[in-house]
Amino acid sequence: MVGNIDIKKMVAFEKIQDLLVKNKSFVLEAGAGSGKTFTLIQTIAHLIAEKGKVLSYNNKKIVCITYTNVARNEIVERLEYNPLLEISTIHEFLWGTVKNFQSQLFDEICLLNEERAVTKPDKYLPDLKNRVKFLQVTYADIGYRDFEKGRLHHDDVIEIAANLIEKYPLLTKIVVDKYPYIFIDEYQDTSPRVVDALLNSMLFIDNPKICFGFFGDSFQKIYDGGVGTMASYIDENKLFLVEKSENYRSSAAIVKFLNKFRTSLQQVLPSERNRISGSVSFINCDNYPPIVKGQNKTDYEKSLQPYKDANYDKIISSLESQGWNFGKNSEDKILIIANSRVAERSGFGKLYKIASSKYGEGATEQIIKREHVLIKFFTGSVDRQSGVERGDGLEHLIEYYTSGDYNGIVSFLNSNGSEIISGPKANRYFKLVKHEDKQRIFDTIDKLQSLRLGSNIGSVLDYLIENNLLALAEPFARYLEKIAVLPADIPDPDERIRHEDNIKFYTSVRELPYNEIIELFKFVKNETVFSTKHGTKGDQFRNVLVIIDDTSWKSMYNFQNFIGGSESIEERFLRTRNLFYVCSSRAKENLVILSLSEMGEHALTNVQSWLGKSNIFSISHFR
Ligand SMILES: Nc1ncnc2c1ncn2[C@@H]1O[C@H](COP(=O)(O)OP(=O)(O)OP(=O)(O)O)[C@@H](O)[C@H]1O
Repeated sequence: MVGNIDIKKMVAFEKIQDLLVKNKSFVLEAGAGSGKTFTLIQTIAHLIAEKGKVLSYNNKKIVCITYTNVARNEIVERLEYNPLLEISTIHEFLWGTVKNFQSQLFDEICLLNEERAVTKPDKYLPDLKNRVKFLQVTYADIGYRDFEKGRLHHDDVIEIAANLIEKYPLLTKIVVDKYPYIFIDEYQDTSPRVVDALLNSMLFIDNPKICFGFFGDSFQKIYDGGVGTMASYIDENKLFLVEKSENYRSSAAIVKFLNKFRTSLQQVLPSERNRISGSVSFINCDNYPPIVKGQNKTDYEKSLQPYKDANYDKIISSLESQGWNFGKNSEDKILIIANSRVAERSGFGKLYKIASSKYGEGATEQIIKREHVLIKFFTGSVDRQSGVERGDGLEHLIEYYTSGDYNGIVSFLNSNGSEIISGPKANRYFKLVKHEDKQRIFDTIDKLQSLRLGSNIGSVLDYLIENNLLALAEPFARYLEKIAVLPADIPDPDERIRHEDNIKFYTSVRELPYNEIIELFKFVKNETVFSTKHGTKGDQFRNVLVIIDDTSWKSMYNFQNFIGGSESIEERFLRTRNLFYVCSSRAKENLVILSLSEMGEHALTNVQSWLGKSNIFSISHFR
């Protein structure tokens, strides 16, 4: 009960309206396909209608924190660019609130430096406070960390802003005074450190008072850095729980399936909609030869690869014969945990293989998540915590160029062009006015185009450096400097071996056809028939084939344990469950789950209880 109203009887939006009147903070917990963004927009629109005049008169704003550009654009457009609303990422918002508190920022950077000088003495020099008198503390979205110059990295902004919010009530009061309403989209991916600071410090400022609205889904937390669930804050009565149970996306069969393993939030089909029944089936690959006596497990698993490929091909042709369409930009999709098979099938298998031999399972981070500086340079980087694309790679420039997006080229070069192209960083805002400048840049990109299509990665890189088209981000410039050092000049033998290994990686990547980068870029942009978990949230497709395989990423995921209810490692359980939920809930009509690793009896019994016997197939059923 809130006041004398039983909020359980109201629909989600009515509950939110009621809580807003009472200035109570809340969490909208809503499953897949429930239209969370729509409810967020509805909430803000309602607030503007009810309180807009008062807010505007008192010079106050509503903040909406969102991670994806798609959501951001949708919100801005639907709310007609209302000036009462500020939309930002969590980093922009936090930095905006603390950046003027320079002396406190200086104290914090010094404290952080001392902590890290103990744990990472090779990267941080102690005693920053006594060595420098005062530093202007700065942060730029694509910048790198250098405490000696007062530069913060993305992750430091989170930590330092959270510390300041907790330590300085005056700062917190200023924020609350300016922003009486803060709404956070996809709350599950917000850092727990930030949520803690907001809810333990800001929420308790009494006059003025703040109201938070967290919108999201605990089952869709797929980035490791996120808070995941708000249950503890709900238990402590800091937040009121509002649940939304409609699923506007999926067919009856899929909603029924999702409800089987998400018993805490039972979804319903909106009554006014005439829904197709759809289907869900599970295929178990139980046709593998047994392990040979004395054979080690890794060799055995490797030896199964050709059988797995054949099983995979069999299912693809069977689905195609039933009318599924796996062409480019098709309405049907294969969702799969990123691994070498996806890389091979997507056309960047050689690149992935080189990375695997150096980084093992970490190849996913380096290549698919584009954390390696060399890869980032070509394909652009992505915010590790939120998955937001930064659009700062060579391939982004090429996209603007091939689509004739002149403004895109200019704004890309403004942020990422070299100083020769775009002028010194300090007064960057250039326009391509002179015809000869335009011609020079377009000629350079033209030549680049032909190199991209016919040469190797090294040639493209050398050409870019020679022609000084793009600025080399400082971490990349340092990487290239380090690679250029001769191994013979490194005295420490262990370090020399590591260095040789890095050179080997670099030279092998350089020798690959540039096409591998092009294909990787298509893959991360979700333009292929495959999708990895990081491209799937918010997406929806007509039919979805989800492929699971417990022989990949064993420490991260285990589907047999999850389905069988026998997982003992909580983190792995949550990661697997959430990935399975996100992937399965993308389908609008039909869902097929193909288990390339054989499921044991216990897991199969559970799947049967979820889906019924008639929807479970052995691979031998397919010819
Ligand atoms: N009130 C509504 N009436 C009809 N259709 C709706 C409504 N709300 C959302 N939809 C439609 O349902 C589908 C799913 O909505 P949306 O993607 O916004 O959900 P979501 O909660 O963000 O899902 P997810 O978290 O799974 O990405 C979309 O096609 C959307 O247009």
